[in-house]
Parts: sequence; C-alpha cells; structure tokens
Amino acid sequence: MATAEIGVIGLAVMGANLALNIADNGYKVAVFNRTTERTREFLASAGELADRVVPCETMEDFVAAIRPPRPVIIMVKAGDPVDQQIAMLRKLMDRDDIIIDAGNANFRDTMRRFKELDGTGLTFIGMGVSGGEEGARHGPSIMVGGKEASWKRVEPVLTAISAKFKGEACAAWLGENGAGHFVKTIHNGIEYADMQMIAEVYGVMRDHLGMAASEIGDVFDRWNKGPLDSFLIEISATVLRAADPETGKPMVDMILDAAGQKGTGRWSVIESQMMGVPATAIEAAVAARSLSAMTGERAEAEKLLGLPGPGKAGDKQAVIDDLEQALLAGKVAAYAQGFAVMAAASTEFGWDLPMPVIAKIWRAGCIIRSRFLDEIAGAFSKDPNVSNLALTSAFSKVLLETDGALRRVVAGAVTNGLPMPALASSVSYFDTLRRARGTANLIQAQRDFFGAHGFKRMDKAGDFHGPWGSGAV
Ligand SMILES: NC(=O)C1=CN([C@@H]2O[C@H](COP(=O)(O)OP(=O)(O)OC[C@H]3O[C@@H](n4cnc5c(N)ncnc54)[C@H](OP(=O)(O)O)[C@@H]3O)[C@@H](O)[C@H]2O)C=CC1
Ligand SMILES: O=C(CO)[C@H](O)[C@H](O)COP(=O)(O)O
Repeated sequence: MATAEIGVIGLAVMGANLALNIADNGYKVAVFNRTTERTREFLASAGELADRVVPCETMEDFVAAIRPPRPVIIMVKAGDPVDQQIAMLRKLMDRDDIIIDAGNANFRDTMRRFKELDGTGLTFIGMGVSGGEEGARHGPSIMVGGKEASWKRVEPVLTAISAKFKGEACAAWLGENGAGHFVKTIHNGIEYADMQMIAEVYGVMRDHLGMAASEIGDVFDRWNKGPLDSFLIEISATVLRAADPETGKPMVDMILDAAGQKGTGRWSVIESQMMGVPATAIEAAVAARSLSAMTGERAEAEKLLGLPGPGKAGDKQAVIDDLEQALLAGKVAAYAQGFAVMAAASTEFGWDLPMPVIAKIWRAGCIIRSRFLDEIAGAFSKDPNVSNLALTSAFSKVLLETDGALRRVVAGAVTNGLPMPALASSVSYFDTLRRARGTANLIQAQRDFFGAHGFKRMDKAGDFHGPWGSGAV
C-alpha cells in the first residue's frame, strides 16, 4: 500500500542522513538502495524514526510505496548510476511524478537529463545539497534548479529539512535547468580554495614556525572567534587536536599528504575557463590537489633538489597575525572569483541567478558556511549587480586592511620555499585587477606581429596594425 509521502534512493552517507532528516520532519519516507543489505542496516539504525521509514528491496516496491504524485530523491554516486536510476524509475513512475537528482552532478549532465525527460510527463529537478553527513541529517543548504513550478511542488519538504540561518531557510530555487547543480559546483570550487588556503597557512605554522599540530589547532580556534569564523576553520581546529588512537601521535601527522578529488573543483575551473572568467584561487587549489597526489614524484624531487634552507622564523605572533589577515584577503579573492563565474554562467545559460539569495543560503548548512558569507549577502543585497565583490565598499575596505599582511605572508613563503599557490595567486589577482594600465599592450603587439591579429589604440577608435610588416625584425 502506498503510504509514504516521498522516497529516497541511495542510502550511503548522504541519502541515509537525508532520509532520517525527512522522517524527523514528520514525513513518511520510502527508501531503496541497490545493495539491500544497506537498506536493512539503515532501518536498524533509524531508531525511533523507523516507524516513518518504508524499507523497499525492489524498485517496484519502492515506487508502489509512495503516494502519487511521487517525489523521489536520488542520492547515489554521480554519473552513470544516476542515469541508471532514472531509467528504472521511468518504467515505473506515472505522469506528474517528480525525480530529484540531489547528488553532485555535473550541470551539463543535468541539462541533458532535463532534455531526455522533456515530454515524458515526469518533472525533473537538479538539486545541489551541501553539508556533508551532519548537514544532511540536521539541515543542509539546498540549491534547486528546474522549473519554478516544480520547486513550488517540493518547497515545503525541502525548506523543512534545510538548515536555517536566523530562522530563514537555506533552500532556494535558483533558476531553470542546470542552475542548481552549477551553483553547487561553484560552491565546491570555493570550498577547494578555502581548504587549500587554510592548508597553506597551516604549512607556514608547521614548517616555518615549527608549531605542533595541537598548537596550530589552538590558533585556528582563536581565529574562529573573529572574522574567519567558519565551519572549515572550526573543523580544522578539531582535527588538528585529534590524536591517532593507534600511535597516540597527532592524527594529522599520520595522514598521507595526498588529497582526493571527485570532480566538482575541476569542473569549476573548466567552466570558468570556458567563459573566460579568471578563477585563479580555485585553479590553484585544484592544481595543488593534483600535485599533492604526485607523492612519488615529490619525494624524488626533494631528494634531487632538496628543500630551501630554513629562513629565520621572526616574531612568531606577528607572523600568526599576518596569516589570519592573509587568509581573509585570500577568501575575498576566492569568493569574488566564484561569484563572478556564476554571474557569467547566469548570462551564458539564461538563468538569472540571484546572487544575494545564493550568499544567503550558504550562510548555514553548507561546508563553506561562515560569518564572511553573511557579509557577502549584505554586500550583494546592497548592490546585486556589482561586477566583482572586491569592488564593493565592504570588501575593498577588507582588501586595503589586509593588503600588507597578504604581501608579507606570500613574500615570506616564497623566500622560505613554502608552497603557497592559492594565496600567491590572490596577490597577483588583486595586483592585476587594481592596475588600470597593465602589460597586455605588449601581448597585443606580439599577436599582431606574428599573426596580424590587430590591436586597438589608446588614443583613437578602430583596429590597427603595427609598423612591423617588412623590415621590422
Ligand atoms: N559525502 C558527502 O559529503 C557529499 C556527497 N554529495 C553527493 O551526494 C551523492 C551521494 O554521496 P554519498 O552519500 O557520499 O555516496 P557515494 O557517492 O559514495 O555513493 C554511494 C551510493 O551510490 C550507490 N550507487 C553507486 N553506484 C550505483 C549504481 N550503479 N546503481 C545504483 N546505485 C549506485 C551506492 O549503492 P550501493 O550501496 O549499492 O553501492 C550508494 O548508495 C554523490 O553524488 C555525492 O557526490 C553531496 C554533498 C556532500
Ligand atoms: O560536495 C561535497 C561537499 O560540499 C562533497 O563532500 C564532495 O565530495 C567534496 O568534493 P571532493 O570529494 O572533490 O573534495
């Protein structure tokens, strides 16, 4: 008998916690997972919420267990598994049923799926969800893409399960088609940059100031009470203080320095490049993860080239204070770039992405949640169409205040051979942005020289060629 009001497919970390969150909010939820053992384990772990869970071992039973029109959330590994679930659902679902892909889909796959489902009578939604395990269970940030009418049909349940910032739901409809998944992708690109920059300042404290993991954790804890107050700083403090149960050593000191990546960071960079919008902090972070994975090559290079000699550590507290300011400046670069990429995509794909709303629904629930995002929400609410966050009065002030520290930190890192790709990219980004007369005049001259590409002049309109035709070399 159809008793459930909604269904969830996929009971790994995200799906299981989302299903419990839905049940916790008073909805009866049908669940299905390809491997039935996982469904049984899920039911056993549901505790007093088990009464609101309908476990299903076949897709047929799952669809039959939900009252039409059926909203079904797919929360499986992104890529082919999503297409496989949709193909199975298409055979069983009826007109007006709703399929919501809530995984980290590439928005281009989402756009394809919208096309494939067009005309079938089924409603499709591509939805980004952020918050990890804890967020999924108690309130994630939810980024919805699709028809506005589709959003209206599922708005009550999605707002109920979402995180709340001062009572405001962190769930919103952001635009048609792949808009939700695009915004989630850029959220993750920014997440990569945030994490990389935190790792860079950790490196200075560990390798230059010689600080132990727990002492660095204490610094992050203090920073978390100031302008850097954020989930990522908070968890960094916690993980730096954790001990390895096997050796008793700091857990972080036992973890291989090779970071994984599942694709969203890389897609952010690819899309930003395709649209010609610089996202240098995100690019640096993605490249840093790739370099981190080259453990063999790095070990070989260290043997061959050695490390630069350790420089003088200087005044420890002054360096730590500079690191805090530098991190703040780097954040401005990463967020300014991420929002600029979204603004370009909004035009390119005709989405009309609401920047103030995006900043608002990232203030709680998601991995990049922070005090900083509340300030971004404020800046965008004042001026929703600003071309670059760094040009708002609030953030240009932050940049002027942190400029010296960012330079000292990056200069110190370069002098002492400490890798700092994302923060260094931020200095260059701001220095390029703030210089009205750059150096691309020479590039234009070179292009014209070798390819007759032409150039514009500063003193008059039109297209011109230089005097390097014959005999210029
Ligand atoms: N983990 C996180 O912090 C976050 C993850 N996400 C995204 O949410 C989605 C789910 O993530 P997560 O919970 O970590 O799980 P995983 O990405 O690890 O995927 C595991 C789930 O996918 C199912 N699955 C894999 N292949 C298939 C297939 N061919 N057919 C059917 N089911 C399949 C698995 O079923 P089985 O048990 O049978 O193997 C299991 O339920 C992903 O898109 C992920 O990128 C989004 C935000 C945060
Ligand atoms: O979406 C997420 C957080 O927001 C997921 O945790 C995602 O897996 C993070 O990306 P990666 O695995 O590439 O670090």
